[in-house]
Amino acid sequence: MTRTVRAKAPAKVNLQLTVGPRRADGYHPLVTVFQALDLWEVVEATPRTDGRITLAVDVAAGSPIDASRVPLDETNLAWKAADLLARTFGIADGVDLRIVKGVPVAGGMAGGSADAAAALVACAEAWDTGATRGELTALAARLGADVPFSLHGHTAVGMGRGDELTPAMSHGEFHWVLATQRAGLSTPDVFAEYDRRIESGEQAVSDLDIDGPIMRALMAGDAVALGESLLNDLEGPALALMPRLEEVLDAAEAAEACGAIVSGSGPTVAALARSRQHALAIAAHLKASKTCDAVVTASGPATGTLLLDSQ
Ligand SMILES: C[C@](O)(CO)[C@H](O)COP(=O)(O)OP(=O)(O)OC[C@H]1O[C@@H](n2ccc(N)nc2=O)[C@H](O)[C@@H]1O
Ligand SMILES: Nc1ncnc2c1ncn2[C@@H]1O[C@H](COP(=O)(O)OP(=O)(O)OP(=O)(O)O)[C@@H](O)[C@H]1O
Repeated sequence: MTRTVRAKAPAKVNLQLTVGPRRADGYHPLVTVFQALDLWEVVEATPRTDGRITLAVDVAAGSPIDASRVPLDETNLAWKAADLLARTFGIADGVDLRIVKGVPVAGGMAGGSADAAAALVACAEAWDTGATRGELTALAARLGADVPFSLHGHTAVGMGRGDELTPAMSHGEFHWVLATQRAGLSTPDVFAEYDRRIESGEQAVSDLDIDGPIMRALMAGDAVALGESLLNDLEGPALALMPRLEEVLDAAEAAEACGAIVSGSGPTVAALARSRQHALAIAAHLKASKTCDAVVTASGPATGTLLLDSQ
């Protein structure tokens, strides 16, 4: 009997994103601190016997996410993940994949990477590959720089392309407000703008060090100190490509957020609150500011990719 296996994977925010100069392979060396948030992508995998992969995409009920920009072909990261897993483990079966999106598309929150991670876990189980966590992590790194963290979750330092992870200590729960834009920003475009700014001297190259104040604020569970320490070398490039984001950051400051930052390559702005209550107040202020298209609250650190029920 065919069974459907489901897995869910979290969104992320980068608390620190320090970028070094472009390497010969086009990638940039990073030091980043990831925190997983409790916004989830769910992937369902139902095996088929003809070797084909099919894909459908839905949006979580009540979510403002626009799924129309998600590709439905072999360029989708969930598709790539299923295909890579099948080739690695010599699986001749195919799979019907269904993604239920809960993370904004092209928002700098690793929604596509979460789909890849959830597809790896769901297909590994549905096809009964016996793949270990280590084997899935190695495949994740081949799919994209953010995919290993989508599997891992919690709080972690990422080095290399961002895919060499070390778990980080963190205490308590942090409350976030995420201000999203209907238009996305392309990650390669934001890195290319970073390169242009470095070449022109508009932006200096940072030292690739783990930020002490961020690590201390995480260990203390101190949202005020963490908010003051948030760092993102891609924020200047993202603001240059989407100047409206400056107004979102100003609105978050006016709402007395502990701190606010462009998430990863943007354009989502993540504002840190002192409490759940404070997050709701900031969310109301950001909505009223009309500087963004949607506002959601989330908390972290959340777990990594989890297998859900099978039917
Ligand atoms: C901005 C971040 O989200 C921060 O976590 C990541 O660095 C991006 O991770 P990602 O979207 O999984 O990235 P990939 O799919 O591997 O790469 C997309 C593109 O981003 C750029 N890229 C990505 C990671 C990295 N360390 N250096 C880069 O220059 C490259 O142009 C690459 O072609
Ligand atoms: N499963 C997927 N979900 C969303 N986008 C996908 C997916 N697979 C491929 N894409 C393509 O990748 C682009 C970036 O999507 P995604 O939502 O992962 O961006 P992101 O959150 O900014 O990523 P990151 O933070 O990892 O840089 C989309 O515009 C889309 O064309």
